[in-house]
Parts: sequence; C-alpha cells; structure tokens
Amino acid sequence: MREIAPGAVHVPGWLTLDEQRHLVQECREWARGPVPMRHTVLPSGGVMSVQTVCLGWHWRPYAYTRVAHDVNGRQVAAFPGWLADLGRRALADAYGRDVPYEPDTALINFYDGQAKMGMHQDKDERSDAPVVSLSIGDTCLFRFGNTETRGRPYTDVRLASGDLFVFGGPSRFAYHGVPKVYPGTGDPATGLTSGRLNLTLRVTGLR
Ligand SMILES: O=C(O)CCC(=O)C(=O)O
Ligand SMILES: [Fe+2]
Repeated sequence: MREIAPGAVHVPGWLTLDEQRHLVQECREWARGPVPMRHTVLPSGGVMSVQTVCLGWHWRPYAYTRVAHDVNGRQVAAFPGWLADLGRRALADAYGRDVPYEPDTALINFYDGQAKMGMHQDKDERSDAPVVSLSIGDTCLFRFGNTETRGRPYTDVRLASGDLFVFGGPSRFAYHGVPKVYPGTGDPATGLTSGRLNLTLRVTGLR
C-alpha cells in the first residue's frame, strides 16, 4: 500500500485471482449490452482508443444520462449491489476505516496494446466521493498528477492485474491518465488473454 498523494492510495494485488476471474466474466456480459462496449466519440470528432461500457448511468463526454443517446438509445445495465459492496471494501482497505459509500455508476474501459488515455479530471460527477479503480490484465503506466494542471508534478505508478487505486479527498479532482499499456504482462488465468480492463466506481450525485 502506498499513498501517492493525500487521499490517493495504491494497493497492489488487492483483488484475488478468483475475484479477477469473476469480474472478467461479468465484464464480458456487460460488454454485450444492452448498450454494447464501444469506442466513445468525442465532441471534436475524435474517437477514444479505449472501449467503454457503463453501468448505472451512461457516461459520454461530458455528462451522465440514463439512456445512451450516442450509442443505441438503450438504458445501460443496472449497477449491481455486490459491486457497491466491493467498492466499500476497497475504500475501507485503502483508507483503513469504514467510509459511507454508495457508488451508482461504473465505467469499464478495455485497453488493447495500443490504447491510452490522456490526462484528464473525472469531473462530470456532482459529488466529491472517492473514485475506486480496479485493474485486471496487462500492466499499465498510470500517471497521477495534481488538481491544477495536466502537467507536472505527477507520479508514475504501474497498475498491475488485481491492483486497487483510490482517489478521494484532496486528490479527487487530480488530473490522471494512462500513457501506456505493457502488452503480454497479464496472467491469462484471469480469463483475459490480452489487453487491460479498468473499472472505476463513482458516485454521480445525480438522480
Ligand atoms: O484506466 C485507468 O486506470 C484510468 C481510467 C480513467 O481514468 C477513467 O475512466 O476516467
Ligand atoms: Fe479518469
């Protein structure tokens, strides 16, 4: 366990192999629909290199809606209670105390060997509750910065399969991104034979 910045904690190897396997299976189902996993199109016309599917609320740049107007007009799958429980356990372990937490959305990103994510803030939520991030599959370089700029100072962290990363408190609106994935570094025993899955649990503050 390592505190990267106040409120930002990296817990390597937090998920068991069984938990990772279960999440991979669930992600495969969620990727099928009702709103399929797809490359999000940005307002600029650019296309994100990661593929994304959401639970509870559908995120598109830069808002959450119940219905995926930009994909197929369907409502995303529900956010399961067991995933909220997992989020509460994650926070308790990362922060060393029980924290009330009612996540109502998850963004599930799949990175192939070339995919990356530029430096950004998670700021479409109307809540300052922590973000819980779970990684499975190939290791990536995760860049965790500051709340003021996309640039330095930042800390580079390798997120490997099973790692937990939490960012809340003074770090909740810090810029962060994924400059690189390291292909072939994941354990196929998770059920993911290539690429990287990342799940972020969030509180939208919407209703
Ligand atoms: O893939 C990651 O580790 C980070 C994903 C992320 O920042 C996001 O979905 O907003
Ligand atoms: Fe993010």
